[in-house]
Amino acid sequence: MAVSSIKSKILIFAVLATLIPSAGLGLLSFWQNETMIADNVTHQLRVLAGDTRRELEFWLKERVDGLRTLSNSNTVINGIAQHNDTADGDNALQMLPHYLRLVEQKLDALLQLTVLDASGKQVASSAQTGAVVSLSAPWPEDAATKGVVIDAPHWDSSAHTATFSLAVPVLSLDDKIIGALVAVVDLNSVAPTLKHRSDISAGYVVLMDRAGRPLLDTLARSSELSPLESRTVQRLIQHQGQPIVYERPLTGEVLGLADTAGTLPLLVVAERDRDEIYQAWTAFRNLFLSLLGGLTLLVALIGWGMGRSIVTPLERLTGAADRVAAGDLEIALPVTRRDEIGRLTRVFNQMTEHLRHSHAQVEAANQALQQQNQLLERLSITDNLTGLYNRKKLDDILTDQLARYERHRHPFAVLLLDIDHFKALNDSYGHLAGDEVLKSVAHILTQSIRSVDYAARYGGEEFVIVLPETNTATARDLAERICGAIRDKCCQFEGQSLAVTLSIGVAGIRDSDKNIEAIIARADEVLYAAKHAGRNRVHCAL
Ligand SMILES: Nc1nc2c(ncn2[C@@H]2O[C@H](COP(=O)(O)OP(=O)(O)OP(=O)(O)O)[C@@H](O)[C@H]2O)c(=O)[nH]1
Repeated sequence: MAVSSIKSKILIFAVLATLIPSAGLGLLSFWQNETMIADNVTHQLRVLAGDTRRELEFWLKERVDGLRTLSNSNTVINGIAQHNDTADGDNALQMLPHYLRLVEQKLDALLQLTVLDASGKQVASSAQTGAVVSLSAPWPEDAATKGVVIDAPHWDSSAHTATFSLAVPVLSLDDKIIGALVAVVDLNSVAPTLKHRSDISAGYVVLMDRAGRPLLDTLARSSELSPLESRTVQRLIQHQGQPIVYERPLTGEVLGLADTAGTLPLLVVAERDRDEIYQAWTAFRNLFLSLLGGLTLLVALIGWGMGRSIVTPLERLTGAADRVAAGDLEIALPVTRRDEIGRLTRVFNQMTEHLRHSHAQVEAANQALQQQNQLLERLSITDNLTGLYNRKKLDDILTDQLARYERHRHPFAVLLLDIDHFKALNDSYGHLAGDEVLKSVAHILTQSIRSVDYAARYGGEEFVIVLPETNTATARDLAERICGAIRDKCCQFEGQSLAVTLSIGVAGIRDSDKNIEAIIARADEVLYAAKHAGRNRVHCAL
């Protein structure tokens, strides 16, 4: 189907008229929806990250408060004092490990409790294995200014969880730092709280160290999650509070937003799976695209049908017009529609009918003219009285025969016939009788010759017969037969038999005959001789 055809144009218009507004509005709407979804998700992730930070702060504060309370216990203070030899008896020091184990079991989230003296040397620990806990060098200053020293959480592969150290100073009764109480805290113990927070929000939280290593994840995948690429961690830190899209190993594409964890040197990342965020949007988009495709197909079909309903009758009209142009006027198209095309078909039929009518009139006029022409032509070459060829036509016939003879040596012969004593006949019976005799002679001449021969009235009571392809002897035989037939059959007038005879001069063509007058002259010569010899006879030029 050519693009320039009406059918294609209607089809293209219908498809574009459907696609452009639908797709335009659809895209605008999807773009708005996508923006709204992105805004909503950003807001939710910010809320989730903020809630997580607050929960962590609260959870940490509880742990610190518990540790502080413990650091004020007499057992701990006395234990350190005995360790420093500033108190009597060694009962408190001996009881301290046992006391720490008891407390560790009672306090949630503690993996180990250790008491250090002011120089950082271990006094006692709840650990059975004698694991050593140390604090960073400026801890007494930190403890004095902040009241607590917190190490960066890290993944403890032996404990299969993320842990961090929490240290509070142990003060003597006169408020001097005599040591520190250090707890190894299981970060995973905050997971239920964070999970609850995640569950009521649409998303999940991953706590990561600054290197991007996941330490806790509310979907409980921490041990499975691989660290994020450092580039991604940098982006998260740089665009803190802003959502970014990145690939999380084993999980796929996620939308994540980073926040600080407050006191804990951690990165809180609130995440949602990108597929899940746009699941409904994608499903709706696919439904829209399917509907749009279906609608476009339907419109294309309707457009094609409409184009066909216009073009098919137009093609029929064009075909009919072609036939009319070729001269076929016997066409009448069926008018089945009431629209413009139906009207056009009706007008076409009327036009064809009109043409047919005019054509018939022209045909009739032509025929009449042709008949007139034929009549005129016949009249111009025939003699009125006898119906034989006239003198003018005779000249043409003889000229033609002479040319054929000169070109192809086709012989021909000429008979010059003259009614005997015709004047006397006219005088005796009247001019009308003479006319009847002329007609009777002409009739007998016509009957006597072949269809290829010519009989003409030469003038008055003289006739000429031209015999193509005939030699002089054959011509003479015919002349004799004609002579006899005239003598025997001619002629009746008003009940009387008129005695009519002919004298005939016969001449065959010769090379010396350079014109038609020459052969006529020779025939006339022998005719004259026949007359003088007594008439009613044939003389032949030798
Ligand atoms: N009825 C009638 N007579 C005609 C016609 N044309 C010529 N004639 C007459 O034919 C006659 C010819 O006469 P002539 O030439 O003397 O010849 P003829 O009387 O036949 O004598 P020969 O030829 O010598 O036998 C004349 O009287 C003409 O008037 C015609 O159309 N009708």
